[in-house]
Amino acid sequence: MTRAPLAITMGDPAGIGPEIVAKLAASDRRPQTPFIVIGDSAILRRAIGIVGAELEVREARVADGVLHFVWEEGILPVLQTGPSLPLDLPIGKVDARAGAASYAYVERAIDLALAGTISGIVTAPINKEAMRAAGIAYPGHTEILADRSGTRDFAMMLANDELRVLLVSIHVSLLEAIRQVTHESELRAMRLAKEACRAFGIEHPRVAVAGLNPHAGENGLFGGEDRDVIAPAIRAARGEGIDASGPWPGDTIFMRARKGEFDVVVAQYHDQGLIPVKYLGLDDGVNVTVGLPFVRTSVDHGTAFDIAGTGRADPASLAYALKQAVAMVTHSYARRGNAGAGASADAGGAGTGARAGEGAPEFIFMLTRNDRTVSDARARLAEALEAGVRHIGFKDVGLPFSELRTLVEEIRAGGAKVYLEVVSLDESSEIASARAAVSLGVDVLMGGTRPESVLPILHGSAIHYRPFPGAIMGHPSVLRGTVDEIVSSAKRLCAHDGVHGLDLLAYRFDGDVEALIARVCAAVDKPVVIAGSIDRPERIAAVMASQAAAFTIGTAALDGTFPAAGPGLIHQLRTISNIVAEHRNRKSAAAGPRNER
Ligand SMILES: NC(=O)c1ccc[n+]([C@@H]2O[C@H](COP(=O)([O-])OP(=O)(O)OC[C@H]3O[C@@H](n4cnc5c(N)ncnc54)[C@H](O)[C@@H]3O)[C@@H](O)[C@H]2O)c1
Ligand SMILES: N[C@H](C(=O)O)[C@H](O)COP(=O)(O)O
Repeated sequence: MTRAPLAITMGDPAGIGPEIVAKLAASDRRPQTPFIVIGDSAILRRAIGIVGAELEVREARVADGVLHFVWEEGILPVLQTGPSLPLDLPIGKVDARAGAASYAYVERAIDLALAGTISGIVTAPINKEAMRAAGIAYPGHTEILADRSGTRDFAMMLANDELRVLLVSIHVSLLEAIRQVTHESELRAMRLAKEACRAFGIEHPRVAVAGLNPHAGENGLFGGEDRDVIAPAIRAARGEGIDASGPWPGDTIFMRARKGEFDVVVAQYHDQGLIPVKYLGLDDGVNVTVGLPFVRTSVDHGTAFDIAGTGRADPASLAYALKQAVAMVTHSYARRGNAGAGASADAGGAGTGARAGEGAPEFIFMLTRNDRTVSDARARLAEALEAGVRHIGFKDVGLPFSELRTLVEEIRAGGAKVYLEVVSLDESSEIASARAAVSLGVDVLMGGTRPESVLPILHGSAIHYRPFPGAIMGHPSVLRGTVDEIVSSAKRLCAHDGVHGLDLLAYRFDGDVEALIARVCAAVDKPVVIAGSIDRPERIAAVMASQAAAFTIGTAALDGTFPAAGPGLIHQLRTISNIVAEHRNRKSAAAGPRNER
């Protein structure tokens, strides 16, 4: 299926919108995914001149519900909307003509999105005073989009690499925001927070709700809303299966979320939620409207009249908003159109909850070679997602932490579960890895051998923990000990409540591997992942025939070791998935009909 292009609305013609669009289109941050601009060609040419870009504006047009435009480097496709604006339109000033035009661009984008002519909308900033001067009463994009698409339940969410924050109320006075703290609005916000996280690929998000009053009211001491309204709504949300918690004091909730304790924060009003996000900088921030029938993302900054016309505006937030829109559109297509590949994993990842022996093993692709995360992990990740893999892991060695954070975001944006495997051998490195797992907010922490040191760090997080049984040596790691010793170690580990399963380095064991797998799986009633050196179809077949819950492959797929229909990682991963599917079908045929859950 060919996907419709995205559209960027140009924003207020007197603001920095046209300049950041021009800068982005001319830069190496221009995405591969096609987009058009809904705006004014003359103003965009003026902006191109201001920023000194090498770009030609080329007209786009809609005929019979289809967009016709040229997508080539050096060309900016623009859907002229409304009459051309005069080139002497003042820059950096409130102007009713600019306000009216910016509204018209958004209106047109909504119509095209509802018709399916574009796949989503990315908005450059509008100026609310200019819109008001034009007689338009909406306080912002969010309200226009919701109203004109007939959406009743919607919310504003701001997100960057470290935080996701969804607001209970948006563009209203503080007094009105307090009035809007009701059971219904709280519950709606939590539902939408869960929905938003799912659009980012987090199927079972941990939703934290901020209190309204200082210290979340301190049990009624500083106001009753937290105890009497917000807390009962959280209980109701939990009753609906939302993993909600709070109300947490607003002054520390964001710090905790940033460390990975929560996936999303529900903030009670605009500035409570937006200050922490914007304080981290405007570069990697995106504003998402949740609940709409189409994807909408936006820059997280305004029209910046103080620098408009100087060419100094930074297009980073626009690039990020566009990237997020691409990820969300891709994910929603995967969910709707490719049930197999996009089907969500259980909470906690492959094999979660399955006792050893139930179901058929899942495949986890590791972005690692010889126990190190590969330097081109992000490029390989894109291929893995394209191949339909939805369980993806890496090690905490090989890439700097900041890049691992980006990797985690991209794995999630692709709708996959995130696995971190610890291969460092000493205790302090293992502790550091556990902290990294919490900070990164991975779904599953695999490896390591010291639950007594790791469990206190994971306490309170939703991370599933699967340490290595047996003695682990060297790098790349090998598994040492006798089968009996490894089985005893497996039992000891699984006696801990916080250990959810095991990571068995079976093919790094110098003995009878199949006997080892069988004995360990039989000895514990928690899921066992078979990891390390699965490098040929026979080994996959052996794992598929076992009682294991999942298995990992990294090096062999990256090195093209499996016999595949063509070169490259995508063919490797498809081959592995096909082998898995074939064995799974055989297994379920042999088991006969069973109840679907
Ligand atoms: N998405 C939107 O449409 C959106 C978002 C926020 C604010 N607004 C509107 O924008 C107008 C101005 O708002 P404001 O002054 O509060 O905030 P603003 O974000 O426009 O400006 C705040 C500060 O950040 C700087 N800044 C903003 N974006 C920048 C960029 N890309 N590169 C470099 N510096 C940048 C500005 O120069 C200014 O110093 C208001 O009408 C507001 O309602 C619109
Ligand atoms: N509250 C938003 C912010 O500060 O970033 C801004 O006003 C944009 O809102 P809309 O996306 O609704 O225009």
